[in-house]
Amino acid sequence: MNDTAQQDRVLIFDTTLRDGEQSPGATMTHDEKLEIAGMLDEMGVDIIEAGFPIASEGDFRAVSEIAKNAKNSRICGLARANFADIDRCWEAVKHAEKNRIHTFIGTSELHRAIPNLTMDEMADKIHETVSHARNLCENVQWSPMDATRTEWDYLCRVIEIAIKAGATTINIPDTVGYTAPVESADLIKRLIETVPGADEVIFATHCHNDLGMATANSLAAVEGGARQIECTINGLGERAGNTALEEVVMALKVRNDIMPWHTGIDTRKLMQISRRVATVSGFPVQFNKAIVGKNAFAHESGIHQDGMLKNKETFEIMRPEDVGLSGTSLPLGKHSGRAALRDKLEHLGFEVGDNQLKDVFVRFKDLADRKKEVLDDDLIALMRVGGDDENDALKLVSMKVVCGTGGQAEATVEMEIDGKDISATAFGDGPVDATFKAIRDLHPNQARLQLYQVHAVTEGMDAQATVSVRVEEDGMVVTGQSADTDTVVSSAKAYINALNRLVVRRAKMGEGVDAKEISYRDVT
Ligand SMILES: CC(=O)SCCNC(=O)CCNC(=O)[C@H](O)C(C)(C)COP(=O)(O)OP(=O)(O)OC[C@H]1O[C@@H](n2cnc3c(N)ncnc32)[C@H](O)[C@@H]1OP(=O)(O)O
Ligand SMILES: CC(C)C(=O)C(=O)O
Ligand SMILES: [Mg+2]
Repeated sequence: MNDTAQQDRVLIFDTTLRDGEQSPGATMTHDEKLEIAGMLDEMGVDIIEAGFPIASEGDFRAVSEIAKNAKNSRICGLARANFADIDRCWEAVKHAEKNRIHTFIGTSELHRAIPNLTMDEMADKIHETVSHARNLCENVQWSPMDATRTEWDYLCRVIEIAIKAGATTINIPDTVGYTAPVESADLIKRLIETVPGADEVIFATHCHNDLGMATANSLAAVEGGARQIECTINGLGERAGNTALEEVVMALKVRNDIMPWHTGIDTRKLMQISRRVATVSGFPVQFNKAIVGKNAFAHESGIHQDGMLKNKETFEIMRPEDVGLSGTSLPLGKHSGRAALRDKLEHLGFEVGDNQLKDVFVRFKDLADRKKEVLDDDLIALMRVGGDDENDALKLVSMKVVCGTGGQAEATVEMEIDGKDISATAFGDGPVDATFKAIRDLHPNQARLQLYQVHAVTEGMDAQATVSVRVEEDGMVVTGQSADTDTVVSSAKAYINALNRLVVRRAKMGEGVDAKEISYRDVT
């Protein structure tokens, strides 16, 4: 056997730069390929399929350069079953200390029809091309493309020819993602048992994900005796993609109890390379993608968050640190509960008692109903701004605003003032002006607006707006604040908040307290 004689070691053959790049639209630049190859090498990938050297001048240059830069990985190039492809491939990979020529031909009936070769003609071609490759390079991989749809007898025959011609790795591609786990394991097992010379080579598995079974099929192939998995970062590749490297590697690590094989991958580098490949290929990783998706280690629902805070193993089977994340994330949203809210507030530096938590939780749920995710800044705003006080003299009950390009804005505001519900409609230069006028109609006052400021707490269309309103009346200056996903509602609440503070100040002065001595705390 080449590369490794250890029966419990599975080689990782990464083809992100060849099969991965074949995804329509995933083309990477020369420098990006070099960078990804460097990361794969550093992560412990055993073999990097760096490209298809005859495909273009650019591919040839990239494979050659990657071969020159390689430190630990074996560098491989792809070649069709002809001398020109194989020669070109060798010219590129020969610079690497450890190199490989990977040559292939489609062996199923459907694929034999493409070059229009009979079974015998194809067998001869395989013999002469693998022999040619082996004369150039001591490490040769041969693939019967569409192996999983190739007639059993013919598959055994051509594999035997390739081994006799000098192939050191026999790769069994499930080119169109057709096989299923039981079949995948059985195919490799029977080939190893049947084909003469099979015990002298490494069998590899190369699965596509057309039916979403690539990872399962690859692991089953290992169960059957394969000792090389061909895969790509993020599962990039033709059509529905290839087997995802991060999935097979982590599956072997986490379930080593039932799959007793290991790889040489430093799993802590998985997240970093996944993000880089997503960026350079332009293929974003789906949020719920296993291992490297944004939500793979995130829990929003209250019951899960409570469980995670009590014991991480309740809802996580691997440590986020093992794939290169700093930790679990407990994003707050409409499904979250008090345990996670308290934990988050404590992390943000807010000590909250049970009563305060109860109050904040009500306002948090109200905000979460309107906002996809409640971010740290939203919570800070929620804590700083405070909620309605039961004792407030003025309360906003509801409001409706009509505004646009055709004339003045119209606001109808309903308020509870000293226990009574009253409403008023007013017009103004824009929705905020109309709203403030309606509030003034309901609660006549001489307060002069000194400052009106809007600040978006977070990014996005559903971001909260924090509004500050400073008013002055008879030398008393107070500031009201509010936060809401609706800027005009936030403005109304901030204005009413300021007016409530004035009411409190006036009342305190009536009790003989000097207005200047009333602290901020007294009026919140
Ligand atoms: C399952 C896989 O992933 S296979 C790899 C697929 N990857 C790629 O095709 C990407 C790189 N490919 C290319 O850049 C081009 O296809 C090239 C440069 C290789 C060839 O380009 P062209 O000469 O214009 O041929 P074209 O792509 O139109 O057709 C493919 C030719 O290769 C032949 N061919 C296909 N596979 C093989 C093979 N394994 N061995 C020998 N010949 C093959 C076809 O029969 C066809 O030959 P023909 O032109 O005599 O009919
Ligand atoms: C070239 C071969 C190995 C391939 O990518 C496939 O069959 O899917
Ligand atoms: Mg493929």
